[in-house]
Amino acid sequence: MSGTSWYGRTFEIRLGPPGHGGFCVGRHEGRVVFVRHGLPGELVRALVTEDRGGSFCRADAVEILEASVDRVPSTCPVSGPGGAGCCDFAHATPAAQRALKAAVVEEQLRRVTRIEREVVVEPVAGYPADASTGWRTRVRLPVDAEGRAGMHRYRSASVIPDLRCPQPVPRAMDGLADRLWTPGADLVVTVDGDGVRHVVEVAPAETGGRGGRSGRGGGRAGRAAEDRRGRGSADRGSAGHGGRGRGGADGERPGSSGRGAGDSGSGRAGGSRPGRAEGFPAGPGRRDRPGGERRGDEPLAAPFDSGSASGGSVPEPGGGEGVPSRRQAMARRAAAHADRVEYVIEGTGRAVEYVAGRRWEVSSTGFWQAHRLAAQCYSDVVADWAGLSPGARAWDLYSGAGVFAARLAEAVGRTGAVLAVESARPAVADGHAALRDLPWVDLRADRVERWIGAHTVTPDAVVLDPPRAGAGRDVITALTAAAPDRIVHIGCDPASFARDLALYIEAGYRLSALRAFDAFPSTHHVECLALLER
Ligand SMILES: C[S@@+](CC[C@H](N)C(=O)[O-])C[C@H]1O[C@@H](n2cnc3c(N)ncnc32)[C@H](O)[C@@H]1O
Repeated sequence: MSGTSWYGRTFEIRLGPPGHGGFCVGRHEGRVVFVRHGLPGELVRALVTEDRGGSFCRADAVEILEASVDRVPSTCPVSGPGGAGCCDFAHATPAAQRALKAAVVEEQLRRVTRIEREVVVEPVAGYPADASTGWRTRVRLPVDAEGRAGMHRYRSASVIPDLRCPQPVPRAMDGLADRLWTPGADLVVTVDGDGVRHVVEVAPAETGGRGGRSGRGGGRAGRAAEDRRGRGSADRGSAGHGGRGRGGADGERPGSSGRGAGDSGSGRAGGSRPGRAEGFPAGPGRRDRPGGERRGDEPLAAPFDSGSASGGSVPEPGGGEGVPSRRQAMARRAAAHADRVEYVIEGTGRAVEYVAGRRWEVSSTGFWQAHRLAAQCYSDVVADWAGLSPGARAWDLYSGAGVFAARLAEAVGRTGAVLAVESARPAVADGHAALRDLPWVDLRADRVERWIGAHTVTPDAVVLDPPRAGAGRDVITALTAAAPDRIVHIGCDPASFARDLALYIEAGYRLSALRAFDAFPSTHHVECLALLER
């Protein structure tokens, strides 16, 4: 490039195939342009929103000159050019959204593993093929300086105070826009398997730090921080989901949370917390908030994805000053994951969930699959692919509260054994309670990287569902050295999923089955499950 930034320029561009991250790839004057809000084949007028030099820049399709037959009126009034980052594909039919994701998975497999394979992205079992809204049971909403809950602008820390997101299940957002919240806090909203809504306000990072309001000792906070070290980037589905989002909420979100195992967490809010207008000074240091309080645990599985996980923020339209650097963006993400006090505003903060007839009660701010039908869908595939018989041995790595461990345990029976590992202590405690009738499950709080080195007895099957960043070389090297016959690997990021698959193949495993689910409709995120056999 000439050295002159294209930031703010507009030009016509014909869009090519989708790239990983919710955009289509085009070329203009010899440069690659990643264009959001368009579809393959469309001719659009693009506005450059980010240009850091080099061979590519980023743009929004601000005018559609020749529309694709797959285009529909966007189902999301909050995303779109200059808007929020979560509903990347809300302007495409659900079938076209799935085709875009399939193309991205195929391309990642081809490029990273050299596997040529047709991928079909399926609706999550039980979810209508022609729908793309009303599926999300967990959202994490940032609160702006005025106390309004909203969504992160794409690749920005700024908050759009508009809650008309089409992703959440009905009633999830009701009334949240009618009141003010603590500036800088996050709201974690969960609608559980009984239809009960839980609203938890997570204190701003600077006021909710260790030792925060509770006066609880640094020891507890210290434990929470230690537990949290195993956490990957949240993973999934973050509405913000970033991808499983980043919460994508991407900013996707173990820790004892300062609560003892089995602690029901919280105490009720005792009704709604008054808004600021009713005399609650907002801001740092407020410690007299009514309602239950608890320490934070695992970040939400699927926060709204602002795209910030993909590296830094971008200038606001028309601006360019004050753009957070990569380091600032990292610091912001670290703060978001720091030990923060939680206030239960509505519900109990304890979400009841059901999978395959089993009941879990988990922290409403901890990890659970974001799509209302995903846990059941994946656990059915896991149970099928693991191919276990009575007396067999299995591992469930990154187990959360043991959704897959329960299915494996039912297959191996009491003469078998299931070892499960999860770094978030509250999830482990919740798993112990839900699986107490399955004493042949050994669910441990540990980091997989540490645990796996000490377990060398060959299991028959292993399921692993790591955070967005994937399992990585160290874990997969240790896992393949243990030489299980079957490995079921689950990944919510096609790039890290493909990198992990390449490591299995390098270790002598073959990909014998692959399924991909549109577990995050309207977004670019997709969940992939692979069966690897020796
Ligand atoms: C994608 S979730 C899967 C949870 C579970 N399979 C489920 O479906 O509910 C990933 C889980 O890995 C945990 N985790 C993240 N990093 C870890 C690590 N290094 N060791 C163990 N667990 C980890 C997170 O706390 C989270 O519960």
